Amino acid sequence: MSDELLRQHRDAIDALDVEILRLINQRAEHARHIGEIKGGGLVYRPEREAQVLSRIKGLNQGPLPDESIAKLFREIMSACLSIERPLTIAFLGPDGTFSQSAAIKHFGHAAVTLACASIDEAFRVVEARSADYVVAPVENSTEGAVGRTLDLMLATPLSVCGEVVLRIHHHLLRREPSQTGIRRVYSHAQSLAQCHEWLNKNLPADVERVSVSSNAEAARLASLDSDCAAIAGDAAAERFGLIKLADNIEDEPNNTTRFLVLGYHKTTPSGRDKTSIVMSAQNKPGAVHTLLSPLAENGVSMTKFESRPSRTGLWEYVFFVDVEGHADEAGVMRTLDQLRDKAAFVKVLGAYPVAVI
Ligand SMILES: O=C(O)C(=O)C[C@]1(C(=O)O)C=C[C@@H](O)C=C1
Repeated sequence: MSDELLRQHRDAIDALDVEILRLINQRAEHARHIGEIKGGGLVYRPEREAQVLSRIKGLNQGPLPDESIAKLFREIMSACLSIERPLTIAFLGPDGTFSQSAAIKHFGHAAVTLACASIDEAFRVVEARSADYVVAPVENSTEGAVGRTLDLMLATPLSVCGEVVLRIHHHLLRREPSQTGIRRVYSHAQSLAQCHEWLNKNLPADVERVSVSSNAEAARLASLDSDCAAIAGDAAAERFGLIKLADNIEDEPNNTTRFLVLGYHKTTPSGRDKTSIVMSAQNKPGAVHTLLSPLAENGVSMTKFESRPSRTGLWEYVFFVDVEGHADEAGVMRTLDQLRDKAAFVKVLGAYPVAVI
């Protein structure tokens, strides 16, 4: 390419950047006015954000892929929201965990993330109104349900107002640029399990596998000792300045974790929603069938069914069910009314937009 052609394209980009800058600030002005109308209360509107992102993806004609465009608009909305009022999002810390990556994926980089020592503490700070929302892992495609989050959802006054689906990539990380001489590998127990086959094939059998409270903690420990390595993600590698010796070492190629967003907030329908419910059956034959029959009768599709010991009686269970549709829509509303008649206990955990990015 000639210098002249290069210069022409760069001039065109400079001119477009001026226009983009003007338009983004014009958009932010509207958000500021919307913030004034809302009066500083509930500024975050998940249903509106889902609609904005879906619409933009639908309008996109490339060459940038829909995912890249959605990420850019995610950040624009995040910045616009922060001039209405910056949000604080609690997550299972320390900095660099997948929970923090999920919080940033959902709320963008303008949100303030607050690292908590446990999932319990992350719920507690939001319940005490010291943070606006909590982002908590609820299920992993390889390892199944995150029991602690399910247990906390049973009792919390918070409602689910969003979901985040995060592709989980694990890497072997170390201070030194080589795999030789590793004595110990740190990671969260779930991540060690998700990389079990890779570890068997690629590291000597006498390398000790040590489970710690989070992947970011594993990366921190590996950053202190050159004989040790960690299994963790990109954010932790960056946070603790570690070298990636092997990337994407998870055994399951589609390893994905689903997170829920909870706050003192009920959302209105976005047009493409889910409702999460927890219920318990009366302890008699056919009880689960009785619980599920209202779904079939009303043509409501179930996207998840998870049972968990109720902790109140031996061999009694609660059932976590996700259905398509919003709790304020007729079909789901009728289903919930029928369930309230049939189940020993029903709690609507929240209705929220299906993840868009
Ligand atoms: O529409 C609103 O209620 C806004 O505050 C604007 C906006 C946006 O930037 O589009 C920002 C934050 C909300 O969560 C949703 C949308």
